[in-house]
Amino acid sequence: MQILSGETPLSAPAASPARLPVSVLTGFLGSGKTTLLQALLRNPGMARTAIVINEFGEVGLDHLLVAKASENMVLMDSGCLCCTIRGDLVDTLRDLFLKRVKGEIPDFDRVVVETTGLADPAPIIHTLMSDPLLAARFRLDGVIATVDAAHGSLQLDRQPESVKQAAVADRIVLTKTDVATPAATAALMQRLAAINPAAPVLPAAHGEIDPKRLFDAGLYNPETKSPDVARWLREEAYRDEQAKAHGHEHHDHGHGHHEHEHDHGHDHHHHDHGHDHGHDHGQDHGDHCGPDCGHDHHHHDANRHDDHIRAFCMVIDRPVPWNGFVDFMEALIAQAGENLLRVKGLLNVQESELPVVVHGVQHMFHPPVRLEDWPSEDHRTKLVFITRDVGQTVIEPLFNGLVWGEGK
Ligand SMILES: Nc1nc2c(ncn2[C@@H]2O[C@H](COP(=O)(O)OP(=O)(O)OP(=O)(O)O)[C@@H](O)[C@H]2O)c(=O)[nH]1
Repeated sequence: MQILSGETPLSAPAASPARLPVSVLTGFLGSGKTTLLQALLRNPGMARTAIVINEFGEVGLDHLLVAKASENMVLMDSGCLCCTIRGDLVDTLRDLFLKRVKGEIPDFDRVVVETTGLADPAPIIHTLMSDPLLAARFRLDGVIATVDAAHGSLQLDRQPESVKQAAVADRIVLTKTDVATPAATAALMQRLAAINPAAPVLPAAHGEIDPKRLFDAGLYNPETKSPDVARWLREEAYRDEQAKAHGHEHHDHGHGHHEHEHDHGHDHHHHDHGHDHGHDHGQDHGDHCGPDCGHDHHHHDANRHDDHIRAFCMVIDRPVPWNGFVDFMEALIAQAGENLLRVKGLLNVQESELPVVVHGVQHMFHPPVRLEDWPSEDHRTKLVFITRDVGQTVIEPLFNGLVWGEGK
């Protein structure tokens, strides 16, 4: 099937931080992408950054440009390169790389690709993950999503793209915090944390933010030049959000029970503990309910697109057979590929003493990477999921069936 099957963890190449990092900047129409870019480019640390912008975005950056380096490439006063996506992102990036090698354009060591506000960022992410020539020269560093603090809530309610942009992001920049009320900003931050627990939500009025907080969002820590799994996976953030959501549901249903909530936050994600609580929890409503189901979903507005988002973490105690895991991922992709917004995992596989990292967006997975060492004493497998309408009650039995042969 997809990239996963061709590779075994034992033959997987070691990840290399040497390729040029590419960040995808996404965010709803008018949410402040251009403003953020402009502010970032004023930062001397950003001088060696190539910017790939869509044709609609060109106007917004015009006043920064001092010269046109070629028909569709422009040199900016910060020393940055700018070119428009005309047609193919792959061609644009290859072209940039070749011109850089030939010395036809200033050297750069980072690329930011700005998407159009209405765009689904997933195809761009897939292009960066899967094109073999691009993959040799570039690596996806991360996805940055801008969300308008003043209008973001309404956009999340109404626009499925804006929910998806936030769900696939590694960093969320909350823009226009200068004009939003503190209460609205706080409520939106909470909502974003539920959609995407691991992504830091970073307030930035007028795009003012330290670039360091946005870039180097991948597995590799540029300072230590080694993988930083804890920072990348942040599975504890999913557990905290799950515990909160469960807390809300218990409260809503009138049986808030501290001991029980405590259990939820910890043990119940382990494989061996099963998942046989007799009542329904908020995160699983989507498996049974439509948007108009009439249930008291924990956000009270049944039409909100983000009520379809499920973010959760699975922790598995025993080493996992690699083939079983691939079977599970294949089945999950076949069943729910489009709705798997983000999957990340640190795996303890039976075939290897060393951990394997997996990372996917919808049906597309990066080649699995075998790390040189465990990041901590904790050698359990951890998988985090952000999905649309595919709850843990769907994924866990599928995992148990295909990995452990349960229920056969
Ligand atoms: N007050 C305030 N206005 C902002 C902020 N960020 C952006 N804006 C304004 O919001 C409008 C849209 O900002 P842009 O940066 O053009 O947004 P964009 O996401 O690039 O827009 P598109 O490319 O059209 O999708 C502009 O008028 C900006 O000046 C902010 O933090 N505070």
